[in-house]
Amino acid sequence: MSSTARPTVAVAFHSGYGHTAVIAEAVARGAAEAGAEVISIPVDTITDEQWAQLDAADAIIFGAPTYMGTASAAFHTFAEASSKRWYTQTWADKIAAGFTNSGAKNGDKSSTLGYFFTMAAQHGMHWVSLGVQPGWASTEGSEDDVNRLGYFVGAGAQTPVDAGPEAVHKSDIATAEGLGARVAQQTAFFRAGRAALAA
Ligand SMILES: Cc1cc2nc3c(=O)[nH]c(=O)nc-3n(C[C@H](O)[C@H](O)[C@H](O)COP(=O)(O)O)c2cc1C
Repeated sequence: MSSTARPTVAVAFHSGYGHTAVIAEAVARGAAEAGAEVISIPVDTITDEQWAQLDAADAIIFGAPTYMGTASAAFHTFAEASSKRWYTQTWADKIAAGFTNSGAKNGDKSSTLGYFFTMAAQHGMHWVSLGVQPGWASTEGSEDDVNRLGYFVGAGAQTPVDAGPEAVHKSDIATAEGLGARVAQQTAFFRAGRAALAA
């Protein structure tokens, strides 16, 4: 694990057409503003140096678009390559979280978030939920609410399939920033707890 005073949060993501990259940037921004040292790694071009950065991170936040009801194939390639870390449980006891973006309002994003959770559990990681009550869920709610799509497991975003990355919804960006901040905060708690128990 990192020996720096600030927790190190890595955002390991794939984005085929740039939409999920906007969410990844928001997650990274939220974590950085909450005090973490942040590393963003596009997993389809991951290098040996970046694998080492993941190994050294305190937390890894997984992100990918939902393609055909699961994470994109490029993310799955990364996940399969991470089996070398699974074998040695290199990532055990790190913090984990996840986010996804899709074309449909629902689009089976829960499958993708559930897949991230399962992958994290196989690595022996500790999952951090979104921690925000569902927005847009009452007569007074609106699509501008944080967590407008009502996910608990992680951050879910939706962008129309015929729109560019500039159309990523501001609520989804705010939700993603919140996930990054929560992971940074929870990771700091873990680090402080470990330090206190070791003292
Ligand atoms: C191969 C493929 C499969 C897709 N499957 C789904 C899907 O299962 N559910 C959904 O809502 N959107 C689906 N979409 C739409 C994407 O999730 C959506 O366009 C998303 O914004 C793409 O993110 P990206 O630009 O980061 O790749 C699919 C798109 C592609 C290209």
